[in-house]
Amino acid sequence: MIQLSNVSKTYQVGDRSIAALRNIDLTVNKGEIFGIIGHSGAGKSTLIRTINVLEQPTGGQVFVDGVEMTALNGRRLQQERSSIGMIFQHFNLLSSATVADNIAFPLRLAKQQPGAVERRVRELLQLVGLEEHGAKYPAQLSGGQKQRVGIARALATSPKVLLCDEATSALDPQTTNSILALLLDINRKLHITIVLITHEMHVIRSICDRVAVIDGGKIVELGPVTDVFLKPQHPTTREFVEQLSDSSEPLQAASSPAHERTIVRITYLGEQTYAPILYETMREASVPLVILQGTISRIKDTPYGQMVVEIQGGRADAEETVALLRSRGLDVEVIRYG
Ligand SMILES: Nc1ncnc2c1ncn2[C@@H]1O[C@H](COP(=O)(O)OP(=O)(O)OP(=O)(O)O)[C@@H](O)[C@H]1O
Repeated sequence: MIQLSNVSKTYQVGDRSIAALRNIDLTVNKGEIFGIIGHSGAGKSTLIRTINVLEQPTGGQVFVDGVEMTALNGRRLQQERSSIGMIFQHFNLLSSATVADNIAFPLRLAKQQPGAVERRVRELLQLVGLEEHGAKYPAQLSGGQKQRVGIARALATSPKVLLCDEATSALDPQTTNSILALLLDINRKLHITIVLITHEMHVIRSICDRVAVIDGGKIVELGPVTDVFLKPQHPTTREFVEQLSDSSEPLQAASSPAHERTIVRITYLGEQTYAPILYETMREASVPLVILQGTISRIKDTPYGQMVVEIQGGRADAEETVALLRSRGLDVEVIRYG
C-alpha cells in the first residue's frame, strides 16, 4: 500500500546540512497498523510527512497505492492527498468552528452537496462516539474528545490511509487507551491502513502489527511487533522495550549453593501462555525450578509471558532442563549457568 524507496531528507540551515532521513526503504501492507518509534529528533515526523509529501524528500520515491506521490505536484498532488487522512498531536482543529463544521470542512472543500455533508458528519460523529457534541466548539471539549474530532475529520473523505503524528502524546494514559481502541476499531471496521509515529512502546504494543525503529534518520530494526518486542536486537529497541518491562532485579533464591543456580529467561507466546509447562518440565527433569520474576501480558491480541527461572541442580541437570524447555517450543535464554 505504501512504499518508500531509498528516501532521504536533508535540511539546509544556513551553511549546515541536517540529514533527517537517510536511505529509508519501507513497505507498509494494506490494512495493517504500522508503527514507527524513535527518540526525539530521530526523524519520525519527517518520515511520516514524506508519505503525503507534506515534506518533499531530497532523494528517493514514495508510492501510495501504486501512485508515485513524489512525482506529483499542484492539483494532482492535492487530489491524491485527499486519500490520505492525517491526525496530529495538538489536534489542529479550527477553534472558531463547531465540531460538526470541523468535520464537514474537508467535505465542503471537496464541494459535496449540503445534504450529503450533513449525513456524513452524523455518521462520523457516531463512529467516534461524539453524537451529542456536534454543536460544541473545540474549547468545550476534553483532549480525548478533540482527538476524536480530529479522527472524524481525517476520515471524512474516506481515505485509504490514516497517518497519526504522535496522536496520543498530549493525552493522559486512560484517554490514550481509549483513542488507541478507537484507532483499532476503525482499522478493523473500515480496513484502513494506519501508520503512526510515537516515542511510547506502549502505543506500539497495544495496536500495531509491525514496527520500525528509527534512530539518527535510519531504520535500525523492523519486524512484527511480537518479534521486535520479545527479541529486540538494536540497543535503541532494547531501550524502548525496557520502558515496559519490570525494571526490578529478579529475586535470588538463597536456598541452593551459587554453583548450582542456573538462571534462564523463558519467553512464551500465544497458547503456550496457558500451558502448565513449568510443572511438566519439573516432573520430567526432576529438578526444582524457582520463579524469580514473571510477567504475563499482551502484544495487540497475542498473549505472551516472560519468566526468569532458577534451575536448582548441577550443570548437567541444568542443560537437560534447558533442552527440555526448548523442545517444548519455548524461547530460552541462559542468563548464567551455575
Ligand atoms: N524544518 C526543519 N528545518 C531544519 N531541521 C529540521 C526541520 N525539521 C526537522 N529538522 C531536524 O531533522 C531531524 C529530525 O527531526 P524530526 O522532527 O523528524 O524528528 P522526530 O523524531 O519527529 O522528533 P520529535 O519527536 O522531537 O518531534 C532533527 O535533527 C530536527 O532538528
